[in-house]
Amino acid sequence: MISVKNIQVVFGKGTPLQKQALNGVDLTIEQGSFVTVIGSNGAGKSTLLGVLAGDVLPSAGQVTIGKTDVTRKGTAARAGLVARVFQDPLTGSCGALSIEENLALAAKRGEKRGLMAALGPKRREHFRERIAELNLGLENRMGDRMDLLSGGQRQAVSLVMATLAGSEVLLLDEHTAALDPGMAEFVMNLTQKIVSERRLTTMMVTHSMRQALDYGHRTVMLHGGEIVLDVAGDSRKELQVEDLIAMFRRIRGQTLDDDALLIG
Ligand SMILES: Nc1ncnc2c1ncn2[C@@H]1O[C@H](COP(=O)(O)OP(=O)(O)OP(=O)(O)O)[C@@H](O)[C@H]1O
Repeated sequence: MISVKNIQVVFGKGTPLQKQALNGVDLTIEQGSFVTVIGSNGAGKSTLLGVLAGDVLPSAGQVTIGKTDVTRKGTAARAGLVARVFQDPLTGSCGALSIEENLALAAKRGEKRGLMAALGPKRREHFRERIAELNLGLENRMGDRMDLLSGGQRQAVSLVMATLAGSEVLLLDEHTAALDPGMAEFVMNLTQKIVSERRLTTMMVTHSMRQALDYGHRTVMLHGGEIVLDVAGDSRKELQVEDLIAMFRRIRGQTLDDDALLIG
């Protein structure tokens, strides 16, 4: 379970560039629920993920993960609770380390013990089996450096990494945005499978209205640091991409000049 209460985030306080990125955001996501987050540029989506991951500390409000109040805890202290996959396939894993070493590091997230303890023969076999489930043939390349993989392969391995330390919360920051359509679909189907099998409480930021409605249980729209739409259940099922685009238009008071991007 994730809960944020009355979150305020102000960047550059007291400077001419002061920016209220989040303004009183309240959101509770039940255990195992998958929420998609949309909103125009600068709406506060990444800031909200940052507040949950611990790299943005709010100036007011409360953040709870499971039963733990993590409001004042930084990223390191939350590492065992929260896993994150980023838009850039090069972020979140180490290119100079092998697939296997990256998996070993991910499995140790939130612990202080060394890497060697994570790479015994049993663990190696476990990692190989998990990677074989992807059906990408990467189980035969466990010693290859991560930076030799394609963006899509790397995102797929990053999703496996996200499950290894047993965190119950998964944060996805436009994790398919840099992939070609076929690979994006593959990674989204994998995401769906992992999230439902492991009952992960998931928040996915996306610029794709299609993805926002096709995946997960609930959709939230941010604008100007506030939640302006929160739909689930039957009212979400009835929503079409065109309805979301019309809402965007109304909220922004202007015509979107690139609807194709938002539909894709
Ligand atoms: N570290 C920072 N310092 C100053 N301002 C920031 C910082 N991070 C974000 N902002 C500002 O806060 C606002 C919200 O930014 P945020 O990145 O959360 O938006 P977003 O919805 O993720 O946008 P995008 O879709 O463009 O990624 C923006 O106006 C942004 O310029």
